[in-house]
Amino acid sequence: MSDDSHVHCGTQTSQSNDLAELREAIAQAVRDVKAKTPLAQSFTNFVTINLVANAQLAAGGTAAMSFLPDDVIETAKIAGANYINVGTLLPFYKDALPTIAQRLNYLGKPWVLDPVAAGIGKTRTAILQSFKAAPPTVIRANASEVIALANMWGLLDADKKSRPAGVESVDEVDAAIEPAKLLARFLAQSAPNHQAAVAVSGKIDLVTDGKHVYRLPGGSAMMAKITGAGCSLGGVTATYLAIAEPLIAALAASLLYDRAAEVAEAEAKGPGSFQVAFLDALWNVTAEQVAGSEILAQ
Ligand SMILES: Nc1ncnc2c1ncn2[C@@H]1O[C@H](COP(=O)(O)OP(=O)(O)O)[C@@H](O)[C@H]1O
Ligand SMILES: Cc1ncsc1CCOP(=O)(O)O
Ligand SMILES: [Mg+2]
Repeated sequence: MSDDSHVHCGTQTSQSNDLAELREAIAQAVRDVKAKTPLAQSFTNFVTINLVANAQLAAGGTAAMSFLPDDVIETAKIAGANYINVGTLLPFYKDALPTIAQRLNYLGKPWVLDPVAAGIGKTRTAILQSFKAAPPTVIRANASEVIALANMWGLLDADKKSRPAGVESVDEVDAAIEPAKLLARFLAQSAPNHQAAVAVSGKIDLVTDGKHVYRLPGGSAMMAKITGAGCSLGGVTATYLAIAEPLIAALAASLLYDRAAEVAEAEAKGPGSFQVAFLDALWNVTAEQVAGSEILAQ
């Protein structure tokens, strides 16, 4: 397990105890997914849908992709958690997605949102705005998307300027700390047990439940050279959300991704072999490796 000496404020001992408990819960989540093979359902974009399902399977879960409201709602009744990703849009999504979000919340079903390309287009904006009234349990996004969503939901004092740049981030993860905390607190107001989390991905990932902020260094820059690294991280977060509370699910998925990306980078010759090696590493990285990762608490 890594050294927690970077935790250096007045309550060092209690923070170390908290981190030890966090690590145990993360390890348990990784083991539980492998033992229980939970189903997480996805309504996701058609660019990366196959990687999302394969990553969920490699992490130890099972996958089901659905798009029609009746299909999604019936599947949600047997799934442990759900995932909505707005990367590619079709005309019927504008009515279908608000309905699905409302029904998931009415049924008390936890779900993860990836607000891909937040800020681009009237249809995507209308869909993402509708989720303010029926919020997810976890948001998983890059920094630009987190800032755009917090702006869209009116959570920031002044309009924080972020230029939408398609599906890639143009902002550093640290620029999204406050928006991420505000979003997490907003989600917690209506979440089961008032527990929610926001995971911001990038060179250093950041996870918050609105109170605590955890920075997760490591991973590989090669992740930006395959499409669907972020989308599939959202899917795997839903896999963990099926068996763990939101903060633990977000941490476990982000840490598993960082460790698996490092293994894949060491083996790959380029993006093609990297994706294959990454799926193998999702399968092979152990609960102890995930839970023993460097976690910078603040
Ligand atoms: N420069 C980088 N160094 C290390 N890991 C990275 C880097 N860029 C992205 N990642 C990783 O790639 C995954 C997807 O993150 P990101 O590229 O930010 O999402 P998105 O594809 O939604 O923009 C995360 O696991 C993140 O840690
Ligand atoms: C390229 C692209 N276009 C619409 S959705 C999508 C996939 C984005 O995947 P990720 O955000 O995981 O890189
Ligand atoms: Mg993305």
